[in-house]
Amino acid sequence: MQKQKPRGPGKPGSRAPSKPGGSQRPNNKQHNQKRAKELSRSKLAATETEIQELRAKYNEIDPETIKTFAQFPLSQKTQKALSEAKYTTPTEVQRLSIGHALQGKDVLGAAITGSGKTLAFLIPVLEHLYMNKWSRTDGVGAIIISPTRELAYQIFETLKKIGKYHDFSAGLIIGGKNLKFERTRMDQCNILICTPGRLLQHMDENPLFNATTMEVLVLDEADRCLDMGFQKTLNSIIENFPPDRQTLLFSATQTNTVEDLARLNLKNPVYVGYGTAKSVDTKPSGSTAVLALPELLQQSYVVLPLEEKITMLWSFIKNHLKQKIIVFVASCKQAKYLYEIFCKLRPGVGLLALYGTLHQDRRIAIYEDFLRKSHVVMFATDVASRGLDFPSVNWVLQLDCPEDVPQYIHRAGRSARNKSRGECLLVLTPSEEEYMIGALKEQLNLDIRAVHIDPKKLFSPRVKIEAFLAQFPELRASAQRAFLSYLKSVFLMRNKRLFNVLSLDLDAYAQSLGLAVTPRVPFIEKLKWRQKQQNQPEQQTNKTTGFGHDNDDEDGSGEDEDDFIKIKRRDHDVEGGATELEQQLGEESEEPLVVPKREKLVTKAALAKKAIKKNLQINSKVKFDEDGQTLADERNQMKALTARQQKQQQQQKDDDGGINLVLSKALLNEEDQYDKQRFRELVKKRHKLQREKLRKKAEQQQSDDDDEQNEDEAQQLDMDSESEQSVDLSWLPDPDKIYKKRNEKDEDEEEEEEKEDARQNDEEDEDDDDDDDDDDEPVFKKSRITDKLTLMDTEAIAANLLAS
Ligand SMILES: Nc1ncnc2c1ncn2[C@@H]1O[C@H](COP(=O)(O)OP(=O)(O)OP(=O)(O)O)[C@@H](O)[C@H]1O
Repeated sequence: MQKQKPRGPGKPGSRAPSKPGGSQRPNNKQHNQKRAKELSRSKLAATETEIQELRAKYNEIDPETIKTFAQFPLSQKTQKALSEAKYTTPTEVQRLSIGHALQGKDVLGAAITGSGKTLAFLIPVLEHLYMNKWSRTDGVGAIIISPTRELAYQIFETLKKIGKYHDFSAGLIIGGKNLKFERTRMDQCNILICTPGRLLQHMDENPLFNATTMEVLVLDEADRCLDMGFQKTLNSIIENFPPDRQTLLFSATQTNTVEDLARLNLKNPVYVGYGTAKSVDTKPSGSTAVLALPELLQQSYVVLPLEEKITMLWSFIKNHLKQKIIVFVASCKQAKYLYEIFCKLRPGVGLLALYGTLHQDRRIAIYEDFLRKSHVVMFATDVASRGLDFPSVNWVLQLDCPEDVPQYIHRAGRSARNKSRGECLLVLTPSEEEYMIGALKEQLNLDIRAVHIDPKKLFSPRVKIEAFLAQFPELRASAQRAFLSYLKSVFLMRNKRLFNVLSLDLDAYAQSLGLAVTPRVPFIEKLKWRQKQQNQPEQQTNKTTGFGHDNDDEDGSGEDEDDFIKIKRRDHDVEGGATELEQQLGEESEEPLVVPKREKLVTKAALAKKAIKKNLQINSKVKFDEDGQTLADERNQMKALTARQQKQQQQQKDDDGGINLVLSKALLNEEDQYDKQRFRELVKKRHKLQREKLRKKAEQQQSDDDDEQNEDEAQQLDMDSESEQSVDLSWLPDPDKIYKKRNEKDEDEEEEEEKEDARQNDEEDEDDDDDDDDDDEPVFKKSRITDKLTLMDTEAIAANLLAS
């Protein structure tokens, strides 16, 4: 940075003396603002000149002479991003279409899968907004519609890459995301990439969303967006768009039927990919684009009975462990089950599953996982069949037959993209072979190679699968769902010449999935019954179900096996269109489908329930006495009594509306009384215990004191004469007192006697305390007599007494 020279005060442009945190800031700010204004003015001027120059070149664009993107009159921002992303040479579809699109024409682009159609519409979108000086505040300028969420996400990622130097804001509006968040941001977006259902939801519910500013509309996979599944939704969306707009339609299997073009209000569209670019005047409406597949894609097919499919798939995966494979199946539940069971079987390669009923975040995570990995097998439904650009997919295995040739093309096109090599194997059942191979040969002019599998090279995982199913009930349930879901998908196929549900061996198919018992398939039972009733040749083409395939609607609505007749892609018809359509077609159908009443099975349990309901006495036993008189059965009587009581109680309850308040109150009172009484007793008991403790403590103290005293006495007693120790005469009455002849005794002796008396009295008192009911004569005394007096002593005493 350069240092500035100090200038004198007062001079224009002079600065105030530099004070830390002083008045320098406002001047700086003003200066910066001024600079920014100048810059933006000069930028605008440059942009303006660039725009003028570019616009002038638009009419000179000649697709035949263009070899690089740099030769296109594109803004510098776009050019820079393209070269950074290593896009230097345009592909054929880009070379042919970008010029027309830049000139503001409507374009119908058809080109083989993986030929770069995404850039063919994204570049014109960016350029249109740039040339019209679109800013953030101008609202939505372009809307790109994709039939699947993953494809919308992929387009968004590409847009981020090539539009990174532009100042436009872009939004990804797909189902399964936060609606509120989208709602608040949508009006600030200049480019919206969305799925039809979600876009219509915002149009209906979001007051902030305004599509009237929109100038460019793009339909990627246009034929899919315009087909029956999205018909109503798309019609409603188009109503909200301004009629004066540019429309770009791209697909590998393009539509250009008169109705579709009329619906979209196309003005002199340019056809790209139908040979040379032609205007609508030279291209008759109603014809279809040239259907083609990449040259580097090797295609083959194999014919197998339905029940052999899993064995074949297992063997195929085991033989291609170092490859990137997509396995297409007809329904979400099949994809789920295959993923679950193959995970258990552990083939030795990474496994993934992508289908519509998964949570959106999970779907995106799986999509990205598959993008990254080089050796992986992904089980997928047709959510992955259109537009997704997975690099270096070695194999596409179409395990279930596609609905038609366009679907075959889109599935196969996930491999051999952008001039890389790839292989596709189509698995057909014997009943599907003739029609499908015929259609492929006819429409694609394709000589598809038949492959014969050596049965010796097949490894059957059936025993293991059965073992897993026996061990894991949830896996068994998943297998059952997969079984029903496949049959339903076949049943709902529009092309009844290709798909015949009645020709399938259900038991064998169930066993191949590991199921020991074949699940019941109500709709096939009904179909068979109907056929039997009508006594007609096999006819399952009832018009109510003529909506074709796609068991796995793109936006992932679940399926219910018990639904007999259900319009697929119901979720695309936001305003209950499917139901209307259903009704309409229901009316058209020649004969309503009468469902037979099945004979109800009468089980023992049902009979018993019936008997109990009617209050019949079941299993009653009658006893007779010796005279033949009936005896009352006590057990039954007891039962009857209890039942009566219960009934009465129930009745009483019912009368009171479930609760007898008076009875409940009385019961509660009683409970309360009991609780109180119990509490009082507990308190008393505690007090008594406390008293006892105190008393014992006091006694203990007392006895300790007594012991001490006794010890003293004992010591004194030890000093007494031997005669006194041998015979204790203390119990005898004092002779002096009795005979009033008190002999002179030693003072020591008297004292001793007195002490002894006192001690004995104490002991008597103590004993009295212990047991009030004792005799007057203390027990202690008695024992002492018996212990210490011999027979001789007693005799002597008696003699003395008598003598006295
Ligand atoms: N000009 C280009 N130069 C190099 N690579 C390109 C060019 N244009 C596109 N690609 C690459 O080719 C691949 C396929 O492109 P894209 O997905 O747009 O094909 P697509 O025609 O839309 O396929 P699909 O029909 O399956 O939708 C992408 O990986 C893309 O990056």
